[in-house]
Amino acid sequence: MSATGFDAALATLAAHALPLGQESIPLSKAGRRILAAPVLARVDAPRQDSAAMDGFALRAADLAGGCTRFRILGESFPATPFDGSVGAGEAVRVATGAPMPTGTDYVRIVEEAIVDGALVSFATPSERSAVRRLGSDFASGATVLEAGRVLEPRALVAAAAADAASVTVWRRPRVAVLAIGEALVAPGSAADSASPHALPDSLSEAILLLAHQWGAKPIGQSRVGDAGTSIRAAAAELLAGCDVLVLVGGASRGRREDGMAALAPLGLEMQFADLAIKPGRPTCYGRIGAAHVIALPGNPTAAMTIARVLLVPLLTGLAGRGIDAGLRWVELPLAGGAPQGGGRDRFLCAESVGAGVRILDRESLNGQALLTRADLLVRLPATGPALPHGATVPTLRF
Ligand SMILES: Nc1nc2c(c(=O)[nH]1)N[C@H]1C(S)=C(S)[C@@H](COP(=O)(O)OP(=O)(O)OC[C@H]3O[C@@H](n4cnc5c(N)ncnc54)[C@H](O)[C@@H]3O)O[C@H]1N2
Ligand code: MOO
Repeated sequence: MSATGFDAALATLAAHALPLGQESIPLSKAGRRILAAPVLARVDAPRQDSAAMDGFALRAADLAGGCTRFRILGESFPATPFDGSVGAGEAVRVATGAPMPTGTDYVRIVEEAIVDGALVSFATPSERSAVRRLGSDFASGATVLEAGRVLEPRALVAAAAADAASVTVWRRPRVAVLAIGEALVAPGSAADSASPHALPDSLSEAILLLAHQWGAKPIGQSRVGDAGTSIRAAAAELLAGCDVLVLVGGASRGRREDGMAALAPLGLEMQFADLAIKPGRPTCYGRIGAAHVIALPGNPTAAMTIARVLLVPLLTGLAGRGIDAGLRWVELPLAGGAPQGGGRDRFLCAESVGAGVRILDRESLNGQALLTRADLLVRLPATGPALPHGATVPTLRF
């Protein structure tokens, strides 16, 4: 295969990253999920003409006719409305949200009322009526949320108000990570290891968290050495329960075993490899049956960068939001400059400074401390001159 540029790799992902399927789940479990079908209102809101303020419900025609004192017949509350009807010169005390008593069409707020026993009068001329009309928020049957919407807190208000017991959402991609490398050990066990070469696996948890942040369901992780048989066995076990298997490390050239090559006997169909991007040349992507397998480079900064620009769009596509939802580029002015093109699409760690962006150390692909400062990635073109201070560049929240 000849080297593939970033946009071509993304186009390949887009063709494969189709929504996984729909499921109906209770509203109580639906937070952050993606709607696969619109939410339709099962009730009107409000369900009847209602008081918008605490006050007195009466007939507008009486006020227009010059009536200034009204006889108070009773009270109306949201769950216990006044059950009589109101005639000329009569009023009912209403609480906010209470149904308008039969015959009334107007609410004067309590602050404007002068109550004298069973009579109420109003000192000031009539103000705007405080009534919420039936269905004025939304009508029964109306679409309150469109398909594709993320069920964040504000959206949950609308879904609950629509009286939805359950919602139809896209299934979340189940993600597993397989970290490859003889030296890797669980974080927390390197310092005390018998081997002075033990290296904390700094990527597995981070990649699962990134995936979770973008709508996936982390289901597991394993660490294996470089032997093809171990890689294959561990991959087969994880593949039994996941939609996306992320390999980390074991992808570079010149190794005794290559992570993806070890998966060939499992039926791997490679879709791209050898990318013309920096970092991430060793990134590959393929399918094993319905599952997606993406191999990230082992250098931690490179791994996280490629996870952000290729794994995240794969996940948003599978989660029903389309791959673009994972790549919202924002043009920002450069503080300092940017290097000239080196023949490959480049993604550089950067940090926000005021309203702009500053590129961090360009060479440190293995830097893990650097990542703690990098809240943005900058995309630079494969070719072109160095960019001056103030030039705008596409950036991505990292
Ligand atoms: N002859 C060549 N050598 C290398 C090439 C190349 O094209 N030709 N590419 C370089 C690039 S670029 C990268 S990136 C790395 C990719 O290597 P691998 O994906 O095979 O990863 P490893 O060799 O297993 O690891 C590289 C390095 O990264 C660290 N690492 C790996 N996994 C983890 C982890 N889970 N947690 C923490 N750190 C990890 C580790 O320090 C490894 O030494 O290859 C270059 N070489
Ligand atoms: O491609 Mo490596 O992924 O440059 O660090």
